[in-house]
Amino acid sequence: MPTRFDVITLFPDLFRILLDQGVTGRALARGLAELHLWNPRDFTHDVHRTVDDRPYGGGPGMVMKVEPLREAIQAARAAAPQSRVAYLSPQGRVLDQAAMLEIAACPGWILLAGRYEGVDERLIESHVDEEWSIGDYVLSGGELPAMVVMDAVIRLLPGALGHADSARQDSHMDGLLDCPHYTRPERIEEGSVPSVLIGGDHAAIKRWRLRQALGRTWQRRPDLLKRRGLSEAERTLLDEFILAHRE
Ligand SMILES: CN1CCN(C(=O)c2nonc2N)CC1
Repeated sequence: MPTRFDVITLFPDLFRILLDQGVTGRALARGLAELHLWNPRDFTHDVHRTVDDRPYGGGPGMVMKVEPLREAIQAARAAAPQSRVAYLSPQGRVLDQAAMLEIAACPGWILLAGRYEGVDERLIESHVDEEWSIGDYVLSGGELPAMVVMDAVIRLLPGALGHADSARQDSHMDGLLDCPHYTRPERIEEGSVPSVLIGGDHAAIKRWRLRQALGRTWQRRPDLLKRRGLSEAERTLLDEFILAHRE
């Protein structure tokens, strides 16, 4: 059963980037996921196809009107009755990898990509199930956040990646940052590849990669390590990393 994404957006052409290439392009072409686009302007009934208006109470910018969004959401819900509605905004739950796993477990999502100053609060209160943020900064619209969510989720779908292990070894999988990566040539002016990776001892390589992941997480994101906790074996590997990197 493909994971279905219905995106409500004034700029559907922006989503070509997901369709044309890469992991998302292949997954969509193979039917692992589906993407349907709904433009609120197609749900207007006035000659100017009005989707926004001035904010009550004054202030800068424009606010997206309820009616076109309501009708677009209703059309998407009719086409995707199992999907929940999520609005991308800085006021939402900040998403991490664990959240992406939760999102990937659902059959489908109707993603509302807002523009301008945002959408009329009555639309959110009446028609939106969840509100998500991709981080504490302000963007020009919800399209890039919607694409970020779709990219992160699609690569988690079974069969989406060339090598099933890739997803599990991605950064932030298993709650750790990724280990360093190297490729040919072995020796260049910038340095040489760590010898353990050349040796072919797969158990040693696995230990080295986990030790590096633990050490880099300890160095760069101690908050992640605190949240995750460590097994006895992982504690030993981290101690080895700290000993080898002490000043
Ligand atoms: C109305 N529009 C304002 C800008 N915006 C965001 O900054 C955003 N969305 O999701 N995470 C974010 N950060 C999307 C919605």
